[in-house]
Amino acid sequence: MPAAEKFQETIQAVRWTDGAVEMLDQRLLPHTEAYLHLATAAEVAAGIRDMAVRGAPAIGIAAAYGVVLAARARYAEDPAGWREAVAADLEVLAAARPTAVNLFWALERMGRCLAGLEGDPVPALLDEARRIHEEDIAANHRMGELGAALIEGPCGVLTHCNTGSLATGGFGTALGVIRQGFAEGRITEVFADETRPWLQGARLTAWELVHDHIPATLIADSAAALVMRSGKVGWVIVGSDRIAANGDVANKIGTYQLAVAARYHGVKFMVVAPTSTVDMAVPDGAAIPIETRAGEEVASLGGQRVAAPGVQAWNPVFDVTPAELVDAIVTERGVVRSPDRAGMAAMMGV
Ligand SMILES: CSC[C@H]1O[C@H](OP(=O)(O)O)[C@H](O)[C@@H]1O
Repeated sequence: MPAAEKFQETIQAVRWTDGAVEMLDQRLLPHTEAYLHLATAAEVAAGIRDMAVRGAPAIGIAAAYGVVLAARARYAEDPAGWREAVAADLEVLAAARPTAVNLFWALERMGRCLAGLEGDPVPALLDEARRIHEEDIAANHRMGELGAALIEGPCGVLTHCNTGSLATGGFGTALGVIRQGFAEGRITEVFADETRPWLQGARLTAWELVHDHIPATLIADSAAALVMRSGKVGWVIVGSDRIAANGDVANKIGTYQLAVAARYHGVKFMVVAPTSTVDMAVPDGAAIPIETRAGEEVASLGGQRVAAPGVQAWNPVFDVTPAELVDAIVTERGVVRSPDRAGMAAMMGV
């Protein structure tokens, strides 16, 4: 397929355009492609909170551009005292969502950049935000190579949620491995979980796979174990929002049960995430903050309430998969097989 037709060459989750942040509103996909044009850090924070943009690396990249917007506004207001005001804007961005550590990683990196700046901070901060964006894309291609090499294949794979260009700077983490594995003939077909309640799989992953002409079958989340039992998949390949120091993995709700079923059925389990998703300050998965969103997201479908009136709904949107159920963690720095604390520390160089 000519490069220009590839998904990541035509669609970006978030980008800096003409002095503003353009954020593809993923709540409307795949049937409507509309970009939000955001001029303030508060608007970027709202876009993250309300999941116009989602996906751990994409959230971090959006926040980085949000810091540029904040610094530009605050420096214009007060060229002498802008730093204090920007610190408050960074707090607003940090409060947008709690689980994806990429958000906090990006804010800390942008904070280190602005600390040493004199005069107008915007050019240097914009360069740093663009580096974060470009480094993420490069990391995804490297992880694609490393992860695909683990798949002897040819085989089918199963994936959960969306980990493609829409969740990152471009190409994707787990979906990047799938793109690379398909290109190398190691992967023959993809089973994509719909990923209730927000339907990242049905709406976003399916859209990316169909666009790139990768054979994809959409399944209900509850059909995943049956697919594994059928022998049609050799690997489950997922992303992550935060990986603890011992290799425990926080990811979209439903990932944990996929790992249990995979182990039971002898299907290998791969987690693909850049090192900006690894949080060595968190000792294990129990310490990872898990976001719980409004129960109405579970009780509704397509914006219409389908659940019985009066019933309560519980909506944790992430869960933690213990490291012992993970066969490999793939980052841009390398692969940790059967991850544990020692393996994670060695890969992270700490
Ligand atoms: C490439 S990380 C994508 C990661 O983010 C998703 O969560 P959400 O859509 O709520 O931001 C999911 O956990 C994916 O694995």
